[in-house]
Amino acid sequence: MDIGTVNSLSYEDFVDVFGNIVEKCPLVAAAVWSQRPFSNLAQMETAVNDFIDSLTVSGKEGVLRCHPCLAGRELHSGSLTADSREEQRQAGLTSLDPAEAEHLQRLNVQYKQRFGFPFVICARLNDRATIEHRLVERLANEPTQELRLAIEEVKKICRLRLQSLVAWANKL
Ligand SMILES: NC(=O)N[C@H]1NC(=O)NC1=O
Repeated sequence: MDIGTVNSLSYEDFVDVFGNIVEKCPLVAAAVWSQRPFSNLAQMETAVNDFIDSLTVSGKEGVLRCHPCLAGRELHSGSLTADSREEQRQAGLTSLDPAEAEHLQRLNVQYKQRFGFPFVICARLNDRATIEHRLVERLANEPTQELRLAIEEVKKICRLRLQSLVAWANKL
């Protein structure tokens, strides 16, 4: 899919295609649709990032809360989005042994209690060891710093999802 095709999508098709570039937040795609035409994909990504940056603190926390916990309840109940499932699979989180899964779950609970939103990290740029390491490290952050870091991870996830979507559509 080239940028001309992206620019020509109706609002409905645009949100159908790009509605999950930020996990369970189709509002992001809905908000940037009216900023077309984009000169290239990077400009679309900038529009998305600017929109996320423009959110209030509670808006950003809301975006984070739309993410499932890594290796959490949704993974086990099969209710993850296809994007999230594939990302967690690539990071090795779908094949944890019970002790690893329990350890990660304990850390996730601690993190959520401390910050009020789930731990978010770009799974495709990490593996199970770095995810656990970063989770322990980030637990020590101040809330303001942690919100900023977590939102940067949302942007990394978004960038890779956008790239995958466009690469996928190019093969059609
Ligand atoms: N909690 C969390 O980080 N979830 C996300 N990370 C990722 O790469 N995909 C997700 O769903």
